[in-house]
Amino acid sequence: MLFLSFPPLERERERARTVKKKSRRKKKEIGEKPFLAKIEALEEGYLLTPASRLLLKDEPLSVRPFLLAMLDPVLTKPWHHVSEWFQNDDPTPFDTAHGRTFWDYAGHEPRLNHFFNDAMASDARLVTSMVVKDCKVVFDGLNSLVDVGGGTGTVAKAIADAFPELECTVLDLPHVVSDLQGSGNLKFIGGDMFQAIPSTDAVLLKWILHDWSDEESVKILKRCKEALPSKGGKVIIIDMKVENEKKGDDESIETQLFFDMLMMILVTGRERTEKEWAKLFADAGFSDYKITPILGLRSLIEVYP
Ligand SMILES: C[S@@+](CC[C@H](N)C(=O)[O-])C[C@H]1O[C@@H](n2cnc3c(N)ncnc32)[C@H](O)[C@@H]1O
Repeated sequence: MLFLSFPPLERERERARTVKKKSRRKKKEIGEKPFLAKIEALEEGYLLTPASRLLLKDEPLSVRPFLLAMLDPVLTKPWHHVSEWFQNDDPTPFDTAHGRTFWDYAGHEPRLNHFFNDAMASDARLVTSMVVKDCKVVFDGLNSLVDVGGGTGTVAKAIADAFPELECTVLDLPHVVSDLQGSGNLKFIGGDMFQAIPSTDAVLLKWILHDWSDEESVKILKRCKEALPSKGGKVIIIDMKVENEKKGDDESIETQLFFDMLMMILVTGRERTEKEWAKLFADAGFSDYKITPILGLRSLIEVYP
């Protein structure tokens, strides 16, 4: 039996050797061609889409740290506590899972503090590249800007570099900024935005108000208003504006819903429609606002005293 099965087996091996040889030859040929010709030479293949390139480690605008943060057990655990949270009085499922607020946890656990700040910085790089390039006019006529909750300063640094005449300050919690040194027209101060914001021509709030309830957001906006001159000042908000009607594709709607739930799970915040944003501004005593879409679902909102 063994002897009888040998010839077909040998034929199979020979066939495999030939295929291998051919594929080695083809690979060599393709290897010598320029990139586009390589793609054409391949009958089938896989390429990274522009969106998936953002997950590469070495991509300058990589948002890999953001994805990794979202998948960290500290941030995924609260999703498993939602039913328990529905039946208790904790402010968020994060509190139910970890026994304290997100911000308190970040203040006491350096690992969360670091990976969260890195995640925010990666998003900030992506968004700021658009803001500094396409929204220069937003910073016209300003002498000073305070980036409230500005994290480790990625946004403020890019703005300070792009507008050397503008005095930029990052205000964030002491555990975020205590080790950071400013330079030139950029400085860092530790503080609490619910208490006081230094006087300035403009306050920047990037991904801040969606972290907080309406009541808390109005308090923050009132502190911003106190910091601004009555004429010429403004708050610049970079955040999501949720669409009421189905204008976007299914993925955009899913993303909006995901962020809205994420804010409910981790912090006391939410995503808002234009009507909900307008109500916050009016409740905090502001007179007008202007919304400019900047990147994907993110908008830049200028709010005037
Ligand atoms: C979602 S992150 C946004 C960071 C940054 N603006 C960005 O978009 O990359 C929220 C920031 O608010 C800061 N924060 C939270 N509570 C604060 C408070 N009471 N006063 C000042 N900053 C606060 C956090 O430390 C964190 O850096």
